[in-house]
Amino acid sequence: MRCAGHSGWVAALRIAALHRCDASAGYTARMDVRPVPDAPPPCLQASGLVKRYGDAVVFAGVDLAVAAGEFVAIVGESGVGKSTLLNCLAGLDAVDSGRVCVLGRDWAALSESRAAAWRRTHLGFVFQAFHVLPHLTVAQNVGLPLVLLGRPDAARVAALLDAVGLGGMGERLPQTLSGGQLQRVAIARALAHRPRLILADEPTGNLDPRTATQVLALLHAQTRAQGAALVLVTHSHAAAERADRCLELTCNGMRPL
Ligand SMILES: Nc1ncnc2c1ncn2[C@@H]1O[C@H](COP(=O)(O)OP(=O)(O)OP(=O)(O)O)[C@@H](O)[C@H]1O
Repeated sequence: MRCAGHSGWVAALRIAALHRCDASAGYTARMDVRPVPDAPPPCLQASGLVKRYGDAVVFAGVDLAVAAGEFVAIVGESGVGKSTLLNCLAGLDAVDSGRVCVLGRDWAALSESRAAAWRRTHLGFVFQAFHVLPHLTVAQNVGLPLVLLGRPDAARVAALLDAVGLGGMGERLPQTLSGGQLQRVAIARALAHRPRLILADEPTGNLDPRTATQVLALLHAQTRAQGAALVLVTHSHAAAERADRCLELTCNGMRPL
């Protein structure tokens, strides 16, 4: 072992202090001490999920981990529980067993108000039935997540409306829009606050093929750019093909396709 000398020992003690470790074991060993960065938690981690309605088991044995920047499509027969699963992943519906963590937080461990705050900040949800608020204008609907977070941003809203092909329609009320236009409002709203996890339930179901392709590309590009994870429930082969992974939900769990 080589001799460190006085100045070497001083440096070793400084490095040891920096990393809060014991310098007495020797200079050479201390130079190898590096902080080990903690791996960030996946955006979404679900394990052992079981959901029942009364005695009827909707799904069981569902495991799913989705990393930042990843796009996962979930397909499955009608009625198998895809929408129910998305609601459970969002903490909007409780599972009967298993755990769902978003950015390392377990929904079951959060109080109702903390869960709501976590959802508001980190989650974007595109509902199958849109849930666009009828008394707010299109721009107000899209900007709602930003207002709720105390950071309204008219420029962001205008950019998103342009991106989903609704530029110039911001002042209209939802009842004057078509089903496909309402769906695009719902998509723009889910992206507004740059959430880390986006859950989308049939987001292209009401769109013509060309608009569906554009909207899907936008959803995909925005989630990538934001380092967000995207979980999309779909019956569309075209939508599923764009995904990094495609999984099929069955009553026994999830299987890769
Ligand atoms: N609140 C509820 N109470 C009782 N049963 C329910 C409830 N919500 C959903 N279900 C049932 O749970 C099952 C799964 O419904 P879900 O809507 O999640 O299916 P899905 O796969 O999304 O269907 P689709 O592809 O047709 O939209 C269905 O059998 C449905 O009838």
